[in-house]
Amino acid sequence: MIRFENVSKVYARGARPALDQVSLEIERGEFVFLVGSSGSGKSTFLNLVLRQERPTSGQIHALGKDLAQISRWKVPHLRRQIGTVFQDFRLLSNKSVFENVAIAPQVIGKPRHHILSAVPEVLELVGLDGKEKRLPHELSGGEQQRVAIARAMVNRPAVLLADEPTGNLDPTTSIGIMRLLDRINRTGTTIVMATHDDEIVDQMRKRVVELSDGVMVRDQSRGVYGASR
Ligand SMILES: Nc1ncnc2c1ncn2[C@@H]1O[C@H](COP(=O)(O)OP(=O)(O)OP(=O)(O)O)[C@@H](O)[C@H]1O
Repeated sequence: MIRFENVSKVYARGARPALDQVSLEIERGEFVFLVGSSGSGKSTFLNLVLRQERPTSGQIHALGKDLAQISRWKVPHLRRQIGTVFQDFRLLSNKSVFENVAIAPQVIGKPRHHILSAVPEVLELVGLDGKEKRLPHELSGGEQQRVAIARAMVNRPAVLLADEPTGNLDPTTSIGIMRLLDRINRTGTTIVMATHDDEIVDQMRKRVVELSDGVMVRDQSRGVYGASR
């Protein structure tokens, strides 16, 4: 599903690599935590998968494609198959829950009848049925993140990339979000989640990939946040 072969990323000439010779393979249906201290390269990894950044050296395959071979005009097609969720939700503040989610199928030209069935279906999946008309500020943080997850999932992507999705949420709300992500993963969606949240990583016991100064220092199945525990 995602394969990195000796991938390095150097942003500025002379700077130390943000990613340094990283090789790993993520299979379809896996749930992978990317951990490591601030600046260790987690976001860089996710941005490379989205082709928001390009590697300085090495090869990246995602969804069966060599990302170096994808022409610029085909990048939106790649990104359509990858849902994204961020720490800061990134909702449109003047649009309702329904509209925030409907944007994703609208921009790829899905017909109205499809949107009218797909949006309520995904809102039910994330536990927000009945809240379609609310504006983001009328929702709790956890509910706002559920809207963002619904928007990421409404086009049924094969992969969901989540960058610190619980970073702005309290522990109890975070557990609810993780239950939802786990449920989404069990329906077959591959999930890669960058996080600093040690409690969540320790509870979920999924594959853990640890970066340190851009180097992959650990790849552990059913892992914990800190290797020494
Ligand atoms: N667009 C950029 N231009 C220059 N340097 C960058 C850029 N993006 C990231 N970096 C640098 O690359 C390194 C890795 O950053 P990255 O954002 O991938 O780390 P991270 O593990 O996601 O950190 P955090 O947990 O704080 O989000 C850092 O040294 C950072 O300063």
